[in-house]
Amino acid sequence: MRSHPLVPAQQLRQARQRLTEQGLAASPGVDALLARSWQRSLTAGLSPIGRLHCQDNLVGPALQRSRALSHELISHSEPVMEHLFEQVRHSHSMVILADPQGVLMHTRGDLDFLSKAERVALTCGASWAESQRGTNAIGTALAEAQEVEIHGAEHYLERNGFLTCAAAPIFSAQGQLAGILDISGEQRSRHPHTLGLVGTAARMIENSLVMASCRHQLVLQFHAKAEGIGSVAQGLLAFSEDGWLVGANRRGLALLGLGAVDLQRTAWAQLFERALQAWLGSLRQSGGRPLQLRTQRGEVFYGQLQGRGPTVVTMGSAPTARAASPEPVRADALQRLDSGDLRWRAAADKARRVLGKDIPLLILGESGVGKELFAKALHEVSTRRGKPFVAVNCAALPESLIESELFGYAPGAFTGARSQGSPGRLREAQGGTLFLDEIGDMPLALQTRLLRVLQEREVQPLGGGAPVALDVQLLCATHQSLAQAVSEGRFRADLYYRINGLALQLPALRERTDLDALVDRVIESLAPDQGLALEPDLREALRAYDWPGNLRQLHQVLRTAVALLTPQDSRIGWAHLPDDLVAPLQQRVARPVRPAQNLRELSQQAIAQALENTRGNVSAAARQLGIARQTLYRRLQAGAAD
Ligand SMILES: Nc1ncnc2c1ncn2[C@@H]1O[C@H](COP(=O)(O)OP(=O)(O)OP(=O)(O)O)[C@@H](O)[C@H]1O
Repeated sequence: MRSHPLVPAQQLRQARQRLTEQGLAASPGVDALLARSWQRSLTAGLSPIGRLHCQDNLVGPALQRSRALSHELISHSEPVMEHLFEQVRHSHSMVILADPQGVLMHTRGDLDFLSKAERVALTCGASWAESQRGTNAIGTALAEAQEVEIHGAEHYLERNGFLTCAAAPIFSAQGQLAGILDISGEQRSRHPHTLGLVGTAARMIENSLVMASCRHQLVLQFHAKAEGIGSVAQGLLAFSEDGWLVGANRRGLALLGLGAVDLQRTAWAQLFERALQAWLGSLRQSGGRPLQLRTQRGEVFYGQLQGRGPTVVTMGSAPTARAASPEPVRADALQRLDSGDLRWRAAADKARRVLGKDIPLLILGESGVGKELFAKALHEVSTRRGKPFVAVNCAALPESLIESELFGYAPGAFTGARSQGSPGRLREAQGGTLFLDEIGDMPLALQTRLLRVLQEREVQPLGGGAPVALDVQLLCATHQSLAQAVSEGRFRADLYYRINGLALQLPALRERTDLDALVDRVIESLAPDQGLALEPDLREALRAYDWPGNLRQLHQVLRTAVALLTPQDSRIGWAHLPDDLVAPLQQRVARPVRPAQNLRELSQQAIAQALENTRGNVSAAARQLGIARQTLYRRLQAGAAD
């Protein structure tokens, strides 16, 4: 920025003399920027004095064409210029917007000054490029791509010596010069703060342009203080769906030590410690509040997302929908659980499609994969939210009580019963959702009763009383193979088909591809806004581990780790783990793996890993590898023949 101490009048007079008489640009007291600009003006063949020979002003269709090309710039600038004009009104000044060629596109000024300005062609359609009018704030700011103030006789052309002008460049999201904002006035109206005012206004326009042009991208607004977000001093970075930096304002680049050359070639992961997915997940949970972001260089900022809602963005896969409004969209309960695993997401999508269609859902998965949380989320996104969600753990109830617990009983139905009777859990769920967890553990006799209730859609309380019509969404869950239980005679086949309107398999944690995001998300939920990170080798160990207890185990491990942190710790490391987990974790990481020598070996290694992860379950391994089961068999046979 050039807001220089003005060249003392006498030195300036002498310098101008050397300029006009000897054609010399450099003189004592003339700073480098001014000398460069005078030199460019000389080289353009302009004479500082006498008649001006420059191109005609653009008028009519030619001006309209130029204005159309700068339509975005003009429309985002007009409101800011209006505001700026209010600040300088009655100071013999005008506010000017020029396009990247230096042609004036829009002006707003005091009437008394406008007529003088007309005389020197400070009017729409005139070019104020240096090549046309020599040193002037607009042309010189364009040539130097920085804020510039040109006062009085510093103007190259003598005829412009009555002016004082301050100009600032406006850059596009791609780092190109999009235009110049300028305040010009009579020399006597100079104010030392004018350049600062113009610079700030130019950045406001720039931010507005970046936001508009990147509206289909993820736009990160960030600042060292949460309160700085939304201010003119905020950094803006736009990322593509797959995490590449595709646009920015100058402030955003400067805060991260980047330049425009880094656009299109810098990934989120090179800039920030936490993975984009994980950070988006935390943001979703924060309800749009700014969250901490630690850069790879160790600085801490606060960030918030603008543009396409964080709920609909997924790394590496197409967005499921585009938000119609630029405001962040609040995630629903199911989206809040989604941390990027495609199998989990497929189950959630299927469930969403059948909700409200009176189809019972059977949620399958190992213990601790989050079946109950999934069921609760389904209830929350269904039209039955607001009505009861009643969960019954069929394995935890004493067999003698399941019946009364589920179906209720009439007053005095049995010894020890409450005198007023009980409606039973089924009826408590009336209008809402009934979640029967561990349904595979239900005794056979009760299965028969439950089947009757489901078929007849009414409950008959124990000990008599009128049957009551039942209106519930039925969700059942089990970690067992019900098909096997049926074949072994432990589970009624007819009940199995009745509760299995749609089976949804939730993946085990070791099969999930979003462990990093899950870990970050759990940490964020346990210690909100603390920006806690994980030691990289520990993260790797968590990835390699089997997690027999699934999400329940992971959650507990991280909960303990967070509790063990001292106030000085900002990273979770090995020291924060329970002792009995350290050995198995280290064992998994230490296992030597010889790097694959070629594609065939690489593929065999991936297959072996998938089979190990799934404990030899070929169907699950094929799913994990993203290939058909038959293909996996073929590869295994080919591998055996090698
Ligand atoms: N998406 C998740 N994010 C973080 N923690 C989770 C998530 N899902 C589950 N958990 C953790 O795992 C625990 C077990 O979840 P949940 O009870 O839903 O699993 P489940 O599959 O129903 O287990 P079980 O079969 O043993 O009943 C939760 O209490 C929570 O601590």
